[in-house]
Amino acid sequence: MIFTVTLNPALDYFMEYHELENGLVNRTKLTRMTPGGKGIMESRMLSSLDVPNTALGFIGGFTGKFIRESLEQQGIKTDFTQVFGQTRINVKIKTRSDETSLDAAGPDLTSEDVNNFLTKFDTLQEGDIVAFAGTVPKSLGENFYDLLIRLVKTRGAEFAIDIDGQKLLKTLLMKPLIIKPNVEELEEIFSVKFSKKDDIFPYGQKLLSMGAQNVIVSMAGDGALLFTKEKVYFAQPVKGIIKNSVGAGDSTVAGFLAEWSQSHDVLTAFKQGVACGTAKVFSEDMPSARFIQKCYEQIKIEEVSNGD
Ligand SMILES: Nc1ncnc2c1ncn2[C@@H]1O[C@H](COP(=O)(O)OP(=O)(O)O)[C@@H](O)[C@H]1O
Ligand SMILES: O=P(O)(O)OC[C@H]1O[C@](O)(COP(=O)(O)O)[C@@H](O)[C@@H]1O
Repeated sequence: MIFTVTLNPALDYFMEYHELENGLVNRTKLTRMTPGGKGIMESRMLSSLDVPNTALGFIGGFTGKFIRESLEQQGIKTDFTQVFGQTRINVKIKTRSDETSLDAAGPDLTSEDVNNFLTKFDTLQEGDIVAFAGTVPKSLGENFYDLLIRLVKTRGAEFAIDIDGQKLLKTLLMKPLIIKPNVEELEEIFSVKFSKKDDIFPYGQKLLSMGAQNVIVSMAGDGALLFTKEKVYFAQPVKGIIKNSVGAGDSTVAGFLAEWSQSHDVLTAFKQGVACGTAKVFSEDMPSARFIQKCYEQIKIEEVSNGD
C-alpha cells in the first residue's frame, strides 16, 4: 500500500485574470477550489491511475472538511488527523503570462495532534511505501520528517520524499526510494547555477552517493533526468498548451511510485512519472488515466552519459 503524508495540506483557490494590476481592484473571470498540498496531490494522481493509496496528514476547519469530502467523493481513501486549527488556503493566480502562488502558513498543532498522527504509522509493514511531500508546519519543528522516516524504516517500509533545501540532504542517509528536486531546488541546495543539462550530472550523482536510491531532476518544460546507480536517462519534454502547472512535480512522483509499486521497473516508473507530470500541466485539474496514457505514448527516453 502507498501512503501519502501531507503535514500542511491546503485548499488551493485558483483565480484567473487576463492581467493583474497592483493597487487596483481586479475582478476575476474564473475561480476554482481543489484539495491541495503535495502529498494530497500525489494521492489524487495515484487514484487517477487506480493505484490504491491512503492520504495521511493534519486537517481542520471548514477547509479541512472540504478537502476530506472532495477526496472521498473522488474515491480517495483518507485517514487524516483532525486538528482544532484551520487548514490553510493557498491562492493560485493565473494570468495570460504568469502563474503566481500566495501560500499561507497553516495551523499550529498540539502534542496531542502529533501523538494521534503518529499512531497511523503503527501498522506499516514491509512492501509499503510512504511518500512525504511539502512543508512542515512550524509547530512540528525542523526535524519532524526525520522522526517519521525512522518510524517507516523501523517497520521495513520504503519512503519517497519531495522537500526542498538542506532538509532534503539530511534524509538521504536513510536511503529514500526516490527524490525529485526540480532544477531550481537543486541549484539552491548546492549553491550553483546550471546553464545546460550536462551541468546537472555531477549533482544528480552526488545525491545518489549521499544515499538516494533513485533521483529524478525535473526541469519543467525542458523534461527530466533520472539518475540510477547504473545509468542516467533523459526524458524529452512533450510540447503542448500549459493549462495549470500546480502539482506537476507531485504528479511526477506519484506516477513514478504508481508504476514502481507494481513492476519495480525504474525506467518504466520514470516514464510514467514524466507522463503524469506532462498530463498534469496540460490539464486544468487532475488528468484522466486515458490522457495520461496518451502522454505516456509520446514520452521519449534516451540513455545519456553516466555523468562520471
Ligand atoms: N512547460 C512544461 N511543458 C511540458 N512538461 C512540463 C512543463 N512543466 C512541467 N512539465 C512536466 O512536469 C514535470 C515536473 O515539473 P517541474 O516544474 O519541473 O516540477 P515542480 O512542480 O516540482 O517544480 C516536468 O519534468 C515535466 O515532465
Ligand atoms: O507544502 P508546500 O510546499 O507549502 O506546498 C503546498 C502547495 O503545493 C501544491 O501541492 C503544489 O505543488 P507543486 O509545487 O508541485 O506545484 C499545492 O497544491 C499546494 O498549495
